[in-house]
Amino acid sequence: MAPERELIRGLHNLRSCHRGCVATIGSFDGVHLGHQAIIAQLNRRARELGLPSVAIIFEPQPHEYFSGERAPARLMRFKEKVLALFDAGVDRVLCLQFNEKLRSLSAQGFIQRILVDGLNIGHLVVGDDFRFGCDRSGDYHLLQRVGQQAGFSVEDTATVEIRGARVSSTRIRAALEAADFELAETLLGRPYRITGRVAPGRALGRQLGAPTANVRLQRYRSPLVGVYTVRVSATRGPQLVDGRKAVDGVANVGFRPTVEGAGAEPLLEVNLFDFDGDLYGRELAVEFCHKLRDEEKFASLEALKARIARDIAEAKTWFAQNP
Ligand SMILES: Cc1cc2nc3c(=O)[nH]c(=O)nc-3n(C[C@H](O)[C@H](O)[C@H](O)COP(=O)(O)O)c2cc1C
Ligand SMILES: Nc1ncnc2c1ncn2[C@@H]1O[C@H](COP(=O)(O)OP(=O)(O)O)[C@@H](O)[C@H]1O
Repeated sequence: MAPERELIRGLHNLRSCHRGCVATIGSFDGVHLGHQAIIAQLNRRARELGLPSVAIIFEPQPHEYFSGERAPARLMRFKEKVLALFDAGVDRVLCLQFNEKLRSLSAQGFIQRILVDGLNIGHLVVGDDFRFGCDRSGDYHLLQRVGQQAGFSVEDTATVEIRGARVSSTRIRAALEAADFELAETLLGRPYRITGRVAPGRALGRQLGAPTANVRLQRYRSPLVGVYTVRVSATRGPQLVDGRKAVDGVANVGFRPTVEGAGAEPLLEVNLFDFDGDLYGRELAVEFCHKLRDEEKFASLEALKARIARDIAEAKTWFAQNP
C-alpha cells in the first residue's frame, strides 16, 4: 500500500515513521519532462524496494536565495510545485528552508543530517548534473562513496533531450518569455498554466467593461508579462460552465501601471468570455495559448478601457481561428 501523500515542512517535522525511503533532491521548478523521468525512476525503485518515495526540495530555491531580486522567474509557485510532484507520483515531499544554516552545511554534513539521520534513505536518485552542499562541493561520486559506508545506494539519471537540447527550467523560462507556448508544452509534458485562488481586487474591472478574476502571484516573478489568450478551468469543484471543460478568455499578467504605482504586486487577471458568475474563492487553472501584446501604461482609464475592448475582440478572433 502506498502511504498517504504528505508534505513535510522542515527537518524538525520528520518523525520515525518517515525513516526508510527512496529519495531524490532538487529544485524541480516546472516539474518538466526531465524531472518527470527522475521521478519515474524514483518510483520504480520505491516499488522494487517496498519503500515510499520522497522528493526533497528547497524554499526559497537555492538560486533565489543567492540572487535575490535578480533571480530568474519561477515556473511554479511552491504549492503548484508540490501538487505537480504528487501528480507525478511521489509519496512525500520534504521541503527544507534554504537559509544560511543549510547553505553552509558541508556536503558530508548534508548527507549525514538529512539523508541519514533525517530520512535514513535506502536509495537515492539524482539528476546527471546534481551538486549540493556548501559551495556545491558535493556530487554523485561523493554520494556513492559515503552511501557505501552509510548503507544507501545511489544512481544518476540520463539527460532528457528534446529537439536536440537538454530539457531545463531555463529553457522553458526562455520559451515562455518568447511566448512560445508550443515549445513550453513540449518540454513540460503539459500545457503551461498558472493555478490559484480568485481573490477580490479593487472592483475597477467592471467599470472598465471587463470584470477580471484576480489570482495573486505573491512574491514570485512570473516568466510572463503582458496580455494573452487563455483557456480557464476549475481545478476543483463544479465546472465553471456546465458541460464545458474550459472557458475561453483574455488575461493580463503584470503590474497594471495605468492604475497602480511602482512596487505593485504581480497579478494574473482573467476576463472569461460569455460568463457572468461569481468566481471569488474558486481555484482556477489558467492555460496560456497566445500572446496579444505587452502590458502598457495608458494616459487615461478611457484609453485603457478602449484597449481592453480591442484585446477582447482580437482574442475572440484568435479563438475562432484556433478552435
Ligand atoms: C485584457 C486586459 C488587458 C489589460 N492591459 C493592461 C495594460 O496594458 N496596462 C495596465 O495598466 N493594465 C492593464 N490591465 C489591467 C487593468 O488595469 C485592471 O484589469 C483593472 O485595474 C481592474 O482591476 P481590478 O481587478 O482590481 O478591479 C488589463 C486588463 C485586462 C483584462
Ligand atoms: N466574465 C467574467 N470574467 C471574470 N470574472 C467575472 C466575470 N463575470 C463575473 N465575474 C466576477 O467578477 C469578479 C471581478 O470583478 P471586478 O470588477 O474585476 O472586481 P475585482 O476587482 O474584485 O476583481 C470576479 O472575481 C468574478 O467573481
